[in-house]
Amino acid sequence: MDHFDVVVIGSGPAGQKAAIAAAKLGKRAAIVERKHMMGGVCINTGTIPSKTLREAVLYLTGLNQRELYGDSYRLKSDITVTDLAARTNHVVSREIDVIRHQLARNSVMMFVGSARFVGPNEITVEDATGDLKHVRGDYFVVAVGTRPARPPSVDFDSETVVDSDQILGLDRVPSSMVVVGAGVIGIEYASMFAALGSKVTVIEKRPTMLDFCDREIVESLQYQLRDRGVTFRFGESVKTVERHPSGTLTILESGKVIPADTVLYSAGRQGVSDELDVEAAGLTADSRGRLKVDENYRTEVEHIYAVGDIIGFPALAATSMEQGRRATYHAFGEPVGVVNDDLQPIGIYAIPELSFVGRTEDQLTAANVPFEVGVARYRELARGAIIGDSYGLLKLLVHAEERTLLGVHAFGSNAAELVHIGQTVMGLGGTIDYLVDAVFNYPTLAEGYKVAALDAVNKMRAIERVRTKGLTGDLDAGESPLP
Ligand SMILES: NC(=O)c1ccc[n+]([C@@H]2O[C@H](COP(=O)([O-])OP(=O)(O)OC[C@H]3O[C@@H](n4cnc5c(N)ncnc54)[C@H](O)[C@@H]3O)[C@@H](O)[C@H]2O)c1
Repeated sequence: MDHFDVVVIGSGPAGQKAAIAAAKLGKRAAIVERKHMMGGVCINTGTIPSKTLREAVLYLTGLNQRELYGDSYRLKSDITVTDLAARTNHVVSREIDVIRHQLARNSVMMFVGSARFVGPNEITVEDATGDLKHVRGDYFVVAVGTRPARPPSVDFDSETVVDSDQILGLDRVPSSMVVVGAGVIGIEYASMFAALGSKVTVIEKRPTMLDFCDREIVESLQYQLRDRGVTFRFGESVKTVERHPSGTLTILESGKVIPADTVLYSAGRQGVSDELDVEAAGLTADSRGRLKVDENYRTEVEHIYAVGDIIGFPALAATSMEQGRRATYHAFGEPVGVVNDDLQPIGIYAIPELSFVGRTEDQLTAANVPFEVGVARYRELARGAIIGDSYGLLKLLVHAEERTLLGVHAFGSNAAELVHIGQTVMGLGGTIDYLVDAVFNYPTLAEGYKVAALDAVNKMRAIERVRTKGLTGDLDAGESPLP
């Protein structure tokens, strides 16, 4: 029987990094993955295809160029799924090759099949022919991820009523689409299909969406999506989804019925621990199939770690990769730095995209932290005018006394790249004064950092002036108390 220092189950971002980190530490590492799922959900049905699809949508529809060259600016007037799939498939297969090579180069042993625990130190791997291999390990890293939740009240058929795995297999651009759930997945696809011309209705049972993001930015996103014909129905819960020969009917708890060509059901995901027989290893999953871990990603069984979406929030590829590395380092006694949750960036690839790092205004207010807000609007930046992005913004939240950066919130072109400048300043404990004094390339969106920093500093200065001289007090000639 094969025996390894560490056996990693799942080859998504978390599993890959766990296995490669172990190999780099000179350990014998194995990774188990199902046939056709090398790279996990991220590469096959999640992040990579959906972000590639987004780029294809932006390019083929000419959406970003329409503001500059008029509405007729489209690469294709009739975009087909074949146009979109060609690019997506190319990128997915390239990324799978990259992972294969990385694992092979690092001598990580690859087992293809479905893993199941048969004891705390042993799994079986069943391949497509039903053949069983027994594999033992000193340590295990469970990185099996999640699958879309599929309630029995929803009549999935992979063609007209689909989940987020199946949506990439659609054979047409639907004329109308109901998106159930305004989570990250729902909003990303709602914005893509709206850009392609589908009439999209988003149904969300909560009164608002993306509650963990900046409120002003979420409102701007909703405004942009409404402008593209998206209808939002907040505070409405979906009861059932039915299929009919001419399309679908989404029936709400309120009794309302919404017809549409296609339904995307994206109302959460479920951990796939059930397929792994975790109980045989002494593990217990919660009602959503997730595993509980400590701060070192160790489960209740000392030599078994769990990383990635299977441990729940934030369920992001970027975080998962880091969790994988940390779990392995911990298992083999390698030192790792402290995780700073405040520096974890979030990127939501809606059209337009939004991204942030650090805390929101709501969180700072709730925690009684004194802060000031500095804003740069893309329309004030030369680069914003050049690229035709008039709605984007960069918002900095600054500690009103210590002048440190507490949060960076970006909306619009390149938002997900842009936040990393602020993330670095935050990570190094820099103050707003660094951004005021820094010189940025011109014309860039990065320059927004200086504009927003100056905005915050001017506001803080004005408050200080009012504090010392009063609103109508002894101001110098021509001096205004307000910025
Ligand atoms: N770019 C990214 O960062 C990215 C992209 C994709 C997915 N993800 C991650 O994947 C995970 C899953 O995302 P998701 O969007 O599927 O789930 P989610 O849990 O984030 O959102 C699901 C939404 O559906 C709503 N909902 C549930 N049942 C409903 C019903 N019956 N009727 C109406 N609304 C209902 C919920 O209130 C919730 O807002 C998340 O952790 C997310 O962060 C991240």
